[in-house]
Amino acid sequence: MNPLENEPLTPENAPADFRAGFASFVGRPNAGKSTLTNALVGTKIAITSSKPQTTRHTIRGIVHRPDHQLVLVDTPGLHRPRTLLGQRLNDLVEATLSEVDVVGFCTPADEPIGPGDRFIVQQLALLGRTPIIALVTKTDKVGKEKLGEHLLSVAKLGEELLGEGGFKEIVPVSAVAGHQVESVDEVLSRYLPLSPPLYPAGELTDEPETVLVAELIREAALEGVRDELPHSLAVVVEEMSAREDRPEDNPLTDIHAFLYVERPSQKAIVIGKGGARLRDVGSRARASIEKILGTKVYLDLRVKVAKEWQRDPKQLGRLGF
Ligand SMILES: Nc1nc2c(ncn2[C@@H]2O[C@H](COP(=O)(O)OP(=O)(O)OP(=O)(O)O)[C@@H](O)[C@H]2O)c(=O)[nH]1
Repeated sequence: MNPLENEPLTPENAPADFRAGFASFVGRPNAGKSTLTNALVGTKIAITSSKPQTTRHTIRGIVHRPDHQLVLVDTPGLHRPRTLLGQRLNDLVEATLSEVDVVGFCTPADEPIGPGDRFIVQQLALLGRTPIIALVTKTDKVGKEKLGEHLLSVAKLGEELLGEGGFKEIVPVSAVAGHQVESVDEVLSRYLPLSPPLYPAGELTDEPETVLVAELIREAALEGVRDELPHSLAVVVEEMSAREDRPEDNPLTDIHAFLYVERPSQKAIVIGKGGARLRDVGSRARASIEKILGTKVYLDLRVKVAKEWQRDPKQLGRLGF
């Protein structure tokens, strides 16, 4: 119990049995990692989309509880490296995973265990002592019987590939229906070390605001685009500043951002007929950015073609990968 019920927790007043540490969700694209992160954190921080592989940056959401603090590192989907970009994503995943206290392996209840899942669990087996919890996501999409079968095959997969009894625990959860979200938090927090809180109360993410803003623009730009744009679209916020001469109680943030695509044909898709689509992307992105920043926003979006940027190290560096 926190003796100072109404005071914010600090390293000084945190109870001696307080736990704090890092957890990471891995799983194939669309497994529901971002949605679960959002459900746990309670605010839209990680980026969700119905298209695979939208999570490019390592975005942390922080779950604050009276007896623990769970810092979530949202990694991009582990997958077989195909391009340089893929290799870099995997390096990023590995670097992230070696630093966390517990890993949540997400596998959706409505899809059979596939080669992608096996590949990921094989990689996780290399992590050594890091405890791995299986999270069976999207349970609202299946009936009891199918869920039972899925839980069994997940248990088998763990025993086969992880050894020593397999997954430490298996937790079914639906982030959308709000079932068992608290159990996920409770189970993960058991594996955190005794430690005072690592971040001040109320802090949700330590990503710079420009990264969050770029992710929100990227999410808006991908929405409803059917082809393979996810791998071909990068967003860079060139400038973000408070407009001068604004009344103190009504500030405005100016944001100038570039959307990079690989081909002129993709540029046309992003912009749309007569610029209609880009305007729509702009207004949706602006609405979500205003929510996060808490100010009015002027958003200027430009689309540029950066050929084959996925394979070019110089371009990748410039785009922040
Ligand atoms: N019905 C249902 N749908 C879900 C649930 N969780 C996620 N989804 C949906 O599944 C899709 C993928 O979810 P994300 O959270 O973006 O998946 P992700 O694993 O972060 O995906 P990547 O960023 O591509 O790795 C989205 O359309 C979500 O709305 C759930 O509990 N129930």
